[in-house]
Amino acid sequence: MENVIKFENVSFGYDEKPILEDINLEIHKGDYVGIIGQNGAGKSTLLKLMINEIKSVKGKIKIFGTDINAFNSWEEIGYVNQKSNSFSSSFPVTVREVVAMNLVSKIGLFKRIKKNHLKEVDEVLKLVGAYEYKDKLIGSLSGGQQQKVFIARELMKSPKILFLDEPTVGIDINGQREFYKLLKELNEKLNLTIIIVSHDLFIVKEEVKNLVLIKNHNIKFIQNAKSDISKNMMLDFFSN
Ligand SMILES: Nc1ncnc2c1ncn2[C@@H]1O[C@H](COP(=O)(O)OP(=O)(O)OP(=O)(O)O)[C@@H](O)[C@H]1O
Repeated sequence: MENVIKFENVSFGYDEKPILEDINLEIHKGDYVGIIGQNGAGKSTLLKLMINEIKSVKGKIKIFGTDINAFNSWEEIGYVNQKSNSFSSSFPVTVREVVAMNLVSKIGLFKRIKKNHLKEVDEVLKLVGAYEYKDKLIGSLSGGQQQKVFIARELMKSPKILFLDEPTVGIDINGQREFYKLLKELNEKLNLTIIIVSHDLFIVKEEVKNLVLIKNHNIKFIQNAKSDISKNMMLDFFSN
């Protein structure tokens, strides 16, 4: 199985404060991983290490077998965070235009957008179930609809991994359900590797395939989220 991300004895702290200590972790192609932990446990920190936004103080991180500091195909990595859906309702950009922004990474900054490129935008909008509002202003959509559009924008890159950091914050329960349904389809149909940070263990464990639990600067990898997480593990997880 192709190794997508590998952590070897990785430690990280902000200033003197340790956050993650001696982490070992392997994520493979087609995995759908939920990163779970209480507030301040280090979920976003773990994700930021994976996208090289911060650098480990000890250990080694590899992405597709390459040292993360030498990796140079970041245009093939998708990333959606909770702040993606904060456009004001008058922001003068349509859904189609938001998704077309990532055509630039495909065709270059100074090349003309052709008809077949726009067809690709529409295909991706159909895939995420956002085609019906393609001509609406992005800020006029609900949070859940906007997040689908941001996923569509990332899919224009044909990403090899999709990272999401708390993407459903502020989205109502129906919007969340639809959003997770989309992620599941992308994982199953495209075999897309998905890594999602959430503080909501109860929702996420029903949706993902694998879990990374963070507690006391350490992680526990659970291969099969639905069957391998016991009641005791949950109680332990929520105790201090
Ligand atoms: N840039 C920073 N400088 C210093 N400390 C930081 C920085 N970013 C995060 N921290 C601290 O590191 C710890 C882990 O933060 P992180 O954001 O990774 O946690 P989290 O599990 O994602 O939390 P939450 O669920 O609250 O978003 C927290 O105590 C946080 O205050």
